[in-house]
Amino acid sequence: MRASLIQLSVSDTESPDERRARASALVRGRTGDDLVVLPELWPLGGFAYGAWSSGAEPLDGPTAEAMSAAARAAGVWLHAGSIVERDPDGPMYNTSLLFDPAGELRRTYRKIHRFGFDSGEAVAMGAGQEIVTAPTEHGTLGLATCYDLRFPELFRALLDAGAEILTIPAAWPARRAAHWTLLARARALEEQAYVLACNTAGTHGGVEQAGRSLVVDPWGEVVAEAGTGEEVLTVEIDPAAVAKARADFPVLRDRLLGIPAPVRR
Ligand SMILES: O=C(O)CCC(=O)C(=O)O
Repeated sequence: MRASLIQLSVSDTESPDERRARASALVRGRTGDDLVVLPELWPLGGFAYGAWSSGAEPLDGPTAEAMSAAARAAGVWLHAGSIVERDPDGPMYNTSLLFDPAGELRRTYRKIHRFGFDSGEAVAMGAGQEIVTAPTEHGTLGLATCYDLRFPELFRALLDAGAEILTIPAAWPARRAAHWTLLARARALEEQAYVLACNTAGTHGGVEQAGRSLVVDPWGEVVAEAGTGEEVLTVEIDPAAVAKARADFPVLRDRLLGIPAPVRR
C-alpha cells in the first residue's frame, strides 16, 4: 500500500481559498497512491483563532467539496485533515473528513481532546463524543487528531474498535517537536499499529509548526520522517505487518482488563 502525507505549510498571508486550491492540486497529483493524509485545520490554521468563527464551514462546505473532487480525481482514500465545522444546531467542532476513492464522504471525526487549556479550541469548540474507525480494503483506519496523541486511552479504544492504521492530522508546534515524535512512536508500539502522523509546516497565528510528519510501523520503528518545511512524504507500507507484529510478539494478549484495586497498607 502506498500512502502520502502532505505536510502543508500554513501561513496567515495565504487565503483559505488559495490554500484549498493548492491542497487540491497536491492531492490530485497523488494518482497511484492508496491513501493520502492532510494536516489538522489547514484551511484556516490551527492557531489562527481569530479566523475560525467567520471561516467555519458545514460538512458540505468549500473544503469538503474540493476534497471530494480531489479524492475522486486521484482515485485515493483521502483523509482530508480537519476543518472548523459549523454545526447549525450547536458549537463549532474540529472535524476530520475521510473520503473514499469515489469522492464519497465516508467518515467524520470530531476531535475529542480540545487543545488550549483556557483558550483556543478548548473554549471555542465542542468536544467530539465518538470513537471513529473506517474499514478499507487496506486495513481499518483509526481516526485521532493532534492533541489526542497525548491520551493513550483513546488509542486503546481505537484498538478495541479494530484500528490497524492510526491516522493523525496535526498542527503541532515546533516548541514541542520532541513530544510529537516520541508520542507517535509510543502509540504505534503500544497498539502494534501503523501511525501516519501528518503535521503542518510554516508559521501561523504566531506559532511556528514542527513539521516532522512521520510514519511509524507496528514495531515502533520510524519508516519515514519529513523535515520542517512543506513536503509530501510518500511511503510503501505493508498492512499485513500489523497482524504479524501482534502474532510474533503477542503483548496485547496480556492486557489486564480488570486492573486490580491498589492494596491499602
Ligand atoms: O499537545 C501539543 O503539544 C499540541 C497540541 C495541538 O497543538 C493541537 O491539538 O492543536
